[in-house]
Amino acid sequence: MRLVILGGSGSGKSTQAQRLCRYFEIPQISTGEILRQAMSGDKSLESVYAKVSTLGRHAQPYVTRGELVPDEMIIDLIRLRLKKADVDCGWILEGYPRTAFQAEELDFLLDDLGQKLDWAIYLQVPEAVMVSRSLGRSRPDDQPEIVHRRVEIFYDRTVPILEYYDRRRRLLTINGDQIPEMVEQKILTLLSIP
Ligand SMILES: Nc1ncnc2c1ncn2[C@@H]1O[C@H](COP(=O)(O)OP(=O)(O)O)[C@@H](O)[C@H]1O
Repeated sequence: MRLVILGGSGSGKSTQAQRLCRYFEIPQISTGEILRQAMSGDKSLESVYAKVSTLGRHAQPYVTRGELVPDEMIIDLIRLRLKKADVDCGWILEGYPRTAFQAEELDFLLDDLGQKLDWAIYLQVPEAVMVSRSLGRSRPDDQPEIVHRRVEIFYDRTVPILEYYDRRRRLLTINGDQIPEMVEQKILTLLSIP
């Protein structure tokens, strides 16, 4: 199974990605998590990304302000990650793609790898829910102005991707404003897994 999870900040992307990875027994690839690991100098990333400290240093000013890291940086990272053997049988991408350019690049990369995306799952939640859930967490980038900026960027840059996947008949939209168990069940039902 190869899935992309789309949604704004606080939409439940990482919660659902974790649950689905457990269900399908496939790796979760979270760009936000990789960037946070790189920023904290986590050496375990070196098996994928040789220049972890450079990545962390370059990403920091964007992540801390709630801005998107430049496309080239994140595309390189995904290219290296998807070439690792542990993702041969499937993966769940969370937090990527986030721009139309990233979505196109993912398609090119998958063509190169001879892989196909099964579904893009969009977790739809009202803006107020995104904000209140994000503010309820304790990440350093969960300060009110930074959260508002991430939400704004989500509408500007990520929402257009929904149409990209919809046109290709790859989009599943789920009401993310329910308890995690219900959201997961709904996703599995739409994937036709009882
Ligand atoms: N695909 C991406 N493209 C650009 N920047 C990204 C991407 N994924 C993550 N980031 C950076 O990491 C930050 C945190 O992302 P994430 O953990 O997905 O948080 P959230 O879903 O709460 O916005 C983003 O604000 C952005 O700076």
